[in-house]
Amino acid sequence: MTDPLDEPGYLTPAQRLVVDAPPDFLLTACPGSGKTRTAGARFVVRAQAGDRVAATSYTNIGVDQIREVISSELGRTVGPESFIGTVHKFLLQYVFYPFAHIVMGCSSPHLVDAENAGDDVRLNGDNRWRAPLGGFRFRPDGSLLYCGKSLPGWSRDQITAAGSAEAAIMKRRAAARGRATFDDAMYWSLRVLRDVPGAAAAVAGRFDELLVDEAQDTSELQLACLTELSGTGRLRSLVLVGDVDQSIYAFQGATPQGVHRLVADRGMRSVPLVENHRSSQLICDVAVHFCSRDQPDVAVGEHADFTARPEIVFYDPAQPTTATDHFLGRIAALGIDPTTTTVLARNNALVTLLNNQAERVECAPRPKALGRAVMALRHGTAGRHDLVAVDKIIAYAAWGEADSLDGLDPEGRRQVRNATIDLITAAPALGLPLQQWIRDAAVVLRGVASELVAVPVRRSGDVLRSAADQGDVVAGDYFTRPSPGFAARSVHDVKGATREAVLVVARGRTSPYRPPEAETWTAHLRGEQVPPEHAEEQRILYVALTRARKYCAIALPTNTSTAVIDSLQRAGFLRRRIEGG
Ligand SMILES: Nc1ncnc2c1ncn2[C@@H]1O[C@H](COP(=O)(O)OP(=O)(O)OP(=O)(O)O)[C@@H](O)[C@H]1O
Repeated sequence: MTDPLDEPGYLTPAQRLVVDAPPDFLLTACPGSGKTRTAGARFVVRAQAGDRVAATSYTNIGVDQIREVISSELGRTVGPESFIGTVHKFLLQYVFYPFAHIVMGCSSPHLVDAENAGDDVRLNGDNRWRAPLGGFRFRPDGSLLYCGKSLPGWSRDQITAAGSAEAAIMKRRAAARGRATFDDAMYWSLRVLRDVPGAAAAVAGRFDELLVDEAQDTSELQLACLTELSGTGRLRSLVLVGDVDQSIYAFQGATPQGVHRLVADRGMRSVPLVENHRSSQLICDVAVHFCSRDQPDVAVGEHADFTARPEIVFYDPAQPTTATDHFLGRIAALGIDPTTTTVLARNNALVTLLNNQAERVECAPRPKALGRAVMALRHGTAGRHDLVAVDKIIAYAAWGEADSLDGLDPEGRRQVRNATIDLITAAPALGLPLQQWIRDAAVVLRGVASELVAVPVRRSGDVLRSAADQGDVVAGDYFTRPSPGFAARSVHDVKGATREAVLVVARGRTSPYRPPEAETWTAHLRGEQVPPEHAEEQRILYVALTRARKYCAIALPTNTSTAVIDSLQRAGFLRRRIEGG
């Protein structure tokens, strides 16, 4: 069988140049430019040349995609001298677990959920006002910033000022007992790299190349860690891959400027990829109005000449699901299979409404993942993703972290997978009320986790947590997946993904203080100043539109202002008149 890397069509000349480029560069890549394919190919070529390569990405989805290129497209395995995983996992594995005890002052560090970080923090020492400890995040200089859920009458800056001193004491106490949240672990890793002699050089020298995909999303603390590794002079090659226009994680401390600083400090070259293999030219032509580039990307893929114009459709704000109905009609007319499309919304409340789940109760992610896997198995539709989700629940229960799976040998993994099958097959009947189902499932979980380890680290009731208001809902009804084509999702969920068609549903006005989403998205088109927090909203729209190969549309509430509609039309969207719209 020929190696895909030798086939002329697999990589374009521009992509091949990136694969073979000398060390140390920033790859700036437009949406659909094949940066994941290029990164995967570079990994393979460097590894084949004998280099030890660490390929990281900000999200698990990003990591899965690089793995997919390496193993499915290029048919390679990843040897133990190399690494593929999130930046977070990289820092945990090579910095936090081996060294953090030194800076935390504990015997062995472990991770805790942000919700279980510790007691609430009193604001200004006043017992009546409390903020969750997990909501305070370390900055690289050791100060704290409140990023948690809002409190009535308090801005986040006020909570930071009123709670940071006490939160700092509590976090240091927790550290002395070995406890750190996911986010704190990045701070303690940074402290290791800065303060533990030789640690940064040892980690930097462990690999010949460190490749960071989705670099624009790397958090402030992670970027500071990369800067420390770079500063040792032992990191032979750093390759940052990203697109600042797709930076949508500012709320987790990501700063596109931070990437540019690192690039400048290290004197890295910038290499661009500007051909879009995903979308039609018509989609590229509208998308350019929502990014910082002034020229549209050049569509070169299979659907470059697809003739469906991006459109505006309208929906009744009292019934957002009408947006989905219009979309269904359009894609049927275009001959697009609905299961290859997606409906996106910025806001989770709107996602819920679009999925017709408004009346439904809340359910924590782990019991939901288990329930869906049980449901899928009973319908014969369970996929790898369902089983992996349950593997992670079991690993979390047994060893305290879902990530422990990665440290297991093949036999250990086989045992976990057997436990997964046991848990799914022995799960309670789906006709039970949801709350009862979760409680009974927790009992089964305790049994299977104790088969793996004598004393599971987590209480099964904490792993699978039920809630008081779940009693009225039948578990089976709750876990039924909405039909795959029309499960609305948040834009963050589909980052890096490709769909045949995309509908982005804009939320109308929900408060006197917050403009309707479409107004924010189009402010710059109407010549208005865009504050930084709104710039991120525009990037979110940009990410959403650029997921589409053939057709994209924006659904606006019928009461959207003419100025907004006109600005979208000027950007190239076709206004579609629909019955009743
Ligand atoms: N040289 C190529 N020839 C044909 N198809 C390609 C080529 N490179 C990439 N593609 C295809 O284009 C699509 C987008 O590629 P990929 O997911 O790697 O892009 P990306 O740059 O990571 O996108 P984004 O930044 O928008 O997430 C994929 O379907 C991929 O298989």
